[in-house]
Amino acid sequence: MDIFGGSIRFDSVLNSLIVFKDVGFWAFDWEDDMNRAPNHGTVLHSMSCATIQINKDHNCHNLAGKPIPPSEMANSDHPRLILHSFLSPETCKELQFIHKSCSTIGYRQNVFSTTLSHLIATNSPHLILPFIPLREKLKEKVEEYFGCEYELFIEFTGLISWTKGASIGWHSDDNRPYLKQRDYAAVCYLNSYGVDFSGGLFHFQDGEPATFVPMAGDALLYTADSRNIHSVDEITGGERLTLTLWFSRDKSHDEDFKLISFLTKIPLNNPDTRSNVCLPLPASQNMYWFPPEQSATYQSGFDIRCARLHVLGYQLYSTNARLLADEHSSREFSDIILEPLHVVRGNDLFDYEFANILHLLQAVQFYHWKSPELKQSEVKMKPTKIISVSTSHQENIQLLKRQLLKDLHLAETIFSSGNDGERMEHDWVSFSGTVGLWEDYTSKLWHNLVSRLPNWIANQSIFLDQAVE
Ligand SMILES: O=C(O)CCC(=O)C(=O)O
Ligand SMILES: [Fe+2]
Repeated sequence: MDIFGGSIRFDSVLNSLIVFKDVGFWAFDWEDDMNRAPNHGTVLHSMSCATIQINKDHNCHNLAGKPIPPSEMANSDHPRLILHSFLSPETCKELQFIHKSCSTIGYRQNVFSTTLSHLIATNSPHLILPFIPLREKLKEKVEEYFGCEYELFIEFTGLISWTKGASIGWHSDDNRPYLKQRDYAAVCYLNSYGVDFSGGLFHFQDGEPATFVPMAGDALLYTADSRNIHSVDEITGGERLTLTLWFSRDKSHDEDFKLISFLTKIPLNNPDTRSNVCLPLPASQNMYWFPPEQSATYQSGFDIRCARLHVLGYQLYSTNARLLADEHSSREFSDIILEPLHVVRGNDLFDYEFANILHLLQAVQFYHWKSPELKQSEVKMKPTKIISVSTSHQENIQLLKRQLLKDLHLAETIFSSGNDGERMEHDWVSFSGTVGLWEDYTSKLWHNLVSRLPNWIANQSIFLDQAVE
């Protein structure tokens, strides 16, 4: 059936009417329509506020193609907006790489987070760069849609992941005295329901859509007040990852101000002399020990960095581990991983010394990100030596594993993906080349940061300046 020059079909699975058009998707007032058509890119959904069309440029228009006056949006009972495919698949993967190599224990049980201040504090300030254009674009969208141009400050930017058992009941995002400054929320989904995790559906208590199904690239914008009471179902498997921002009208809650003050403290001649790149420095051990309430003893639970390596099929080898006897506490083992380490897979020990656990984890996660599309011609060859794991190596590897993954089953439950592809294909030649590509990626971002920083400091604001490259 043809409508407005597009085609229309009723999707019984999604229980929604979908109109396919080249330019984007039409939206109508329609009952019960949490819906999507990820393969078509054109989805119909209803907004309680108005009948609108959202073009691929994500601007809001009515059916006559005229922009919708912001006042109309602001007057809705439940002001909210869904932007499908707001982030590209590549951006989702890059943010996933950052989170899986830098995250710490989060603010609630079974939740992990990567904040921009944490990236700066762990000697990875260059990793805030991929966030900058996204923060700008999201702030623009929120201001445009809710009609508050030039009024907002970004209060918080972070990557947040939820794993098995995590959930949140009905709430508004400003529902605590210390959260009253929050005016708007933007949640961008970096992976997909039914593919990367199960459970974790988002619900609004009132208005449409009643349920939102997280899909990689989609963004959900809503007011942080009681007009948008929402909840998230318990995650039943996998890791659900979002880029979450809150916006405030209150300048005293401007995140940029705090971040710039941290950034001014980092030495700009930073790159490590050995590899000539900025190497990450781990924060304190309790930020990486799961579950958090037992962090004082380290007698149960696991180190989240080692767990992330384990689920991808990697182990650690330390030349220092053999100095410690079995009965020593894991606390000392957590010190060992701040020192040089080797990566092991199966019976192969890769003869390259990583500076510490975060350096090693970043290299592995970078390989995980890049290897599917890696062309041999892009790989910068480094001499690779693989050592066959001996019995004494094996004791060393098992000792570290026992001490840092006390509860191996729990570690696997928390980090094993719903997606079986997690245990990826591996070859050492590509891996070795990717270590070189990781260095290139890191130093490019680092130089980019160094060239932008003076402008940020002068303006007390973090922004993209086209003139600086
Ligand atoms: O991740 C989501 O979909 C929303 C999470 C949420 O409601 C919150 O963090 O306040
Ligand atoms: Fe929320």
